[in-house]
Amino acid sequence: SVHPAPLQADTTSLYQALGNDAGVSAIIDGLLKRISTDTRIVHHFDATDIALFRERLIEHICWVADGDCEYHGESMEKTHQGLNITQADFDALVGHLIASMKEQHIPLATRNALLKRLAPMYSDITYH
Ligand code: HEM
Repeated sequence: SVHPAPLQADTTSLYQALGNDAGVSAIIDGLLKRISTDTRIVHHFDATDIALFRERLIEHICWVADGDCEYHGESMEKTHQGLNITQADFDALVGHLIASMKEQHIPLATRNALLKRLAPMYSDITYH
């Protein structure tokens, strides 16, 4: 029989469920590794300082997941403005994020909790 894994206990933040600093850093490293070999989207990052981008992404996910950190970057709207990011680009990146979370053994409920918080950023990130 199927016993669904319990959802997070109320006392556990999403950030903790993602594995805190070490877990989130590993997820972002897996994401960056996948972006770097994806010819559909890697050109968007030609002019990007990847080390700084990595730090900002880690801070941003920490902040989004109620971790105890400050995000020092720009808004999603401002930072992606003029980059001509399409819906397909967005879906490709999110696919890599999911794959990276799976590689880190993040359970489905936790993966979906993070995706649910990122999904509303879609309209600020893509161009229309
Ligand atoms: C859920 C989706 C996404 C999130 C949460 C996200 C988050 C971020 C963050 C936090 C930064 C750093 C901002 C700063 O340094 O001030 C950033 C920068 C950037 N993002 Fe995204 N992003 C997303 C989707 C995408 C997609 C789909 C692309 C293109 C395929 C993209 C391309 C970029 C680029 C090129 C930069 C760096 C701009 C620069 O060089 O300064 N992002 N993003």
